[in-house]
Amino acid sequence: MKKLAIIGMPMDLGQARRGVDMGPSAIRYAGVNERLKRLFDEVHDKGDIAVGRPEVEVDPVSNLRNLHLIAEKTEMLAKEVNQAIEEGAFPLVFGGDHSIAIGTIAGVAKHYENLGVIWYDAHGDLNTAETSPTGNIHGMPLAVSLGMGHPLLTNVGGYAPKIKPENIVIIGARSLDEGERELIKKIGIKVYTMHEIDRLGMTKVMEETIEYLKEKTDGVHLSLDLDGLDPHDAPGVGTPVIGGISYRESHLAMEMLAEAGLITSAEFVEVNPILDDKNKTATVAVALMGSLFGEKLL
Ligand SMILES: NC(=[NH2+])NCCC[C@H](N)C(=O)O
Ligand SMILES: [Mn+2]
Ligand SMILES: [Mn+2]
Repeated sequence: MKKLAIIGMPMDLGQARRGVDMGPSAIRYAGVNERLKRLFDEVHDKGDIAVGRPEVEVDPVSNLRNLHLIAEKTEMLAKEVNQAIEEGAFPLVFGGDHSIAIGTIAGVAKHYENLGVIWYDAHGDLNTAETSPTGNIHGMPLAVSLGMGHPLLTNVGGYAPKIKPENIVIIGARSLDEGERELIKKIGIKVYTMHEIDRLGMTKVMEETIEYLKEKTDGVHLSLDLDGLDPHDAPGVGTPVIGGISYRESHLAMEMLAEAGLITSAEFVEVNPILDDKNKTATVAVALMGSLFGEKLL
């Protein structure tokens, strides 16, 4: 019995460009339910977490934009994700900016001894208030999940840390801040930058990633930031970086993950329909979900 639970997280508080809260609507408009219904016995669309339209705040003390709101709303998401897993469903979350991963991972990680994470992204999202050039929490969720950052964020779900550095693979990196680079070296996170993707090809990158995670994890979460793709293929994102992963390479990556049967939860984030070109980015996201869940042409 293959069950899927879809959860929308319409939150744009992790950065300053409004509109990414409409990501879940854009992804549903692109036909995600119809498409995934063919690949599961049951699809439950649980609707959206009630984020509302809160007034944004910049905490003058902590250098963190919307700290309290994000802690509160990601806690709600964590509960919903946890419940989906308890019901025996695969949790699939639609963002929202990448700060939502704080909640998704909080809901997932307590079900695993060694949760693996594939962070498919142009960025490392490994900042803390001390290293962040922007104060935007969407640049911090991977650090937060490692137990680094403000306690209001690291303690979402009531425990920390959620994951270990050796169980993470970042794919598609091409924009890292100084503090992120230092942290990657210090704690030893495996990173495939665009250099390695160009040099080895996506096939080898995914073979190595799967081999690396298969050994030591008992579940793997895919956190896919649409800005991991090249802005030509995914223009509707708030922090685009040229020179990214292509649509084709991304399909291949998702197909190889489907074949490996490795992924146990997923989120697709940073789709901003306001910045998009006729819902192209949401449409790409849905196509990639098709491949991730085993869609084949023949
Ligand atoms: N999820 C993202 N799109 N993150 C972009 C982060 C950009 C930059 N590193 C920052 O900390 O602000
Ligand atoms: Mn990114
Ligand atoms: Mn990101």
